[in-house]
Amino acid sequence: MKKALITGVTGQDGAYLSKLLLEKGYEVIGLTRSYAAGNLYKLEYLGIQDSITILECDLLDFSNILNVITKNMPDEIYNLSAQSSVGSSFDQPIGTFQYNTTSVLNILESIKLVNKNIKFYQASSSEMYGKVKDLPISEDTPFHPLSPYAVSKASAHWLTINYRESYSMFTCCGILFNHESFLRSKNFFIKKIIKDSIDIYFGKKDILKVGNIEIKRDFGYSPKYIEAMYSMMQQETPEDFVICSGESVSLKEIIFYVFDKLKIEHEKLVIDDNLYRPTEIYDIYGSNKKAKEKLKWNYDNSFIEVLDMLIEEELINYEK
Ligand SMILES: C[C@H]1O[C@H](OP(=O)(O)OP(=O)(O)OC[C@H]2O[C@@H](n3cnc4c(=O)[nH]c(N)nc43)[C@H](O)[C@@H]2O)[C@@H](O)[C@@H](O)C1=O
Repeated sequence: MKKALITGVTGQDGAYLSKLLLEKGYEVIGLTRSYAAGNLYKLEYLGIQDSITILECDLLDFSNILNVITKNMPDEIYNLSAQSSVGSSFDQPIGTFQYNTTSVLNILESIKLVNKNIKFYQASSSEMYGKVKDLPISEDTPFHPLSPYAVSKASAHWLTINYRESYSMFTCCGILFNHESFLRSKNFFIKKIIKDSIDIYFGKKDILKVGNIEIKRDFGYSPKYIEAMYSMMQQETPEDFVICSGESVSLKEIIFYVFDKLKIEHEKLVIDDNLYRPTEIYDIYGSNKKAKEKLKWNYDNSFIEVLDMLIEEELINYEK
């Protein structure tokens, strides 16, 4: 039985990846910074909280992660833990940078010391590309990060590659574009607009307040993106892959699509300058050609189809 260790197991991707690996017959060990009640609701939602072992681990504490790896000796480590909010990173640049880089270095260094055969997956981000000149983005596009979050992810990305090149370790980076699901936290755009719109629909809220929506993004569906993470770790040789839908959709159009579906007047949308970020990526989309060819990864969902699914799941689970 293969053993996988997943950091950030209580997040959206951690929960879906745990489910996928359990279905593939893995023993799954999930790491969380704090084993507080309420933290596990995403795993509970998928009905897998009792099928995985959850351990507390502070990834900033080298001795902590070194011990966890030594004791559990996993075959694969998926590093999904991060301060993942781009918006918050402008208010917490130091904490974001320290966490998102030191945690990765601590895991890589532990693998190097304990057992170099342990495979490592790093959750890289399309945010690393930032101010792009040419679209679509591919694995060869240069980085120009536009937020402390993006800079931290670019550093972690290069650390991961450096351990591969310096020590012949199996390390790979999945460069994921925005990916959504019912389990996305409410501080992210898609979950927020669906949840708030349904609140408006049921008379619990009056308006939807958002920041800059003169923006286009390449959005996809998290449970499908997770499959690509797994496939990357099963390759003969480790490589990095862009995972995306291949097209960008306007944020404004997404909001009005949700509003129209729920019969909400467009006047209920309010733009709040306080929610603007100091810098923005105005349009970004990638090419998933390499992932489709080498990983045999299939992704053909339009984001409107994904939105329909998410609205339905939110309505089914809505507590009135
Ligand atoms: C790939 C990348 O994907 C995610 O980062 P993100 O793109 O920042 O995600 P988001 O859902 O917060 O923003 C999407 C867009 O929507 C704009 N926007 C407008 N108005 C609001 C608003 O009211 N709230 C939010 N959250 N965003 C808003 C916002 O300015 C941005 O342009 C993370 O998973 C990250 O970890 C990651 O790696």
